Amino acid sequence: MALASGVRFPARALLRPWSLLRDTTLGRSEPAAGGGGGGDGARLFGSQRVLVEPDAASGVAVMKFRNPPVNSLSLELLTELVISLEKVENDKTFRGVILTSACPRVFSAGLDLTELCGRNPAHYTEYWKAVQELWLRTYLSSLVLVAAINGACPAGGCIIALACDCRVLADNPKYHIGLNETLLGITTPFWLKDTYVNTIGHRASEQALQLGSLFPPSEALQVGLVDQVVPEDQVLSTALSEMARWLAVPDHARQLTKTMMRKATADRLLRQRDADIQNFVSFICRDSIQKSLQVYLEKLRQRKG
Ligand SMILES: CC/C=C\C/C=C\CCC/C=C/CC(=O)SCCNC(=O)CCNC(=O)[C@H](O)C(C)(C)COP(=O)(O)OP(=O)(O)OC[C@H]1O[C@@H](n2cnc3c(N)ncnc32)[C@H](O)[C@@H]1OP(=O)(O)O
Repeated sequence: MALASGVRFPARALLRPWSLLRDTTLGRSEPAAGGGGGGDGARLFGSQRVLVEPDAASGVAVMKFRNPPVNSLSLELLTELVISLEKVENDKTFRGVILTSACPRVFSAGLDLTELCGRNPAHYTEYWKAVQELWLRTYLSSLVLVAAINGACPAGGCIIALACDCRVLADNPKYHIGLNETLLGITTPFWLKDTYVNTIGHRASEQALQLGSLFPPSEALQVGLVDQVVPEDQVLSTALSEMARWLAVPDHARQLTKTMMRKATADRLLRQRDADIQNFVSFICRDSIQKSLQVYLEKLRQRKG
């Protein structure tokens, strides 16, 4: 599928992009901001793994990840998120999107480790393109994006939140947020490191990235990783209030300012997308990296039992 940033999508999506967007139960979803969820609009924007509750009156759509159990970012979820965002972005009714989770206790567990283990280079190439695409589309979105973080938010989950304009985190000590890649034996690509530095500063990033720190809410607020920490049942309403504050600013001035602030960071990736993919593929294919990831995944699975 041809997207602005030039990414190619999985063969099935290229052949029948909307095949990824079937099976929606959106018509039965709970009302969105302003009560507009559930109508034909919801059907139009949503998909199997991405619930969209559009409210035309406020110009805000609530987009919920629904990839149980932990919203890991599979190729399918990444693809559906990009398509849903593109559709909302192309509909001039909408000026803002709230990103949140439909899965209890987890915003997103980050990249799907089963996509990173035991696959072939062609798969890793396709997968990393999709990761880049989601980041570019969210980071450069002309819409206001607010993350309503209603659960754990490690690694790739944090990356999505960081691409938003504003982050509201539920005050639950189990809901950690941060980039913990080093603990998996992998590194953070430069463009995500840049985003971290832009958000919490160089020294804090240097420490947090090397240590793989996952911050509980109070510390995440202190370091500037999130903008508000609120009781769990107030995350969505606070995100809506934040959205109203951002939407009070004229779009053109806000958008130009956002571009001015973010362009250099995005351009660094855009200039070397292919090289970044090659780096990633050769890195992830190393035996030592595969081993680290498999050990980590196995620990996760055992922890449960
Ligand atoms: C040269 C350099 C070039 C490029 C750079 C190179 C590499 C870059 C790599 C890029 C960056 C990667 C970032 C990532 O996102 S990696 C993913 C990191 N994620 C994590 O560490 C989170 C792991 N998960 C958890 O901590 C917990 O699951 C969580 C707190 C989210 C929820 O806990 P809960 O107790 O509710 O659930 P669990 O019982 O732990 O999990 C349920 C099942 O889900 C499976 N699971 C969990 N996370 C993942 C995941 N990320 N991917 C796949 N599967 C996952 C877990 O194993 C359980 O499965 P079952 O046991 O039920 O089979």
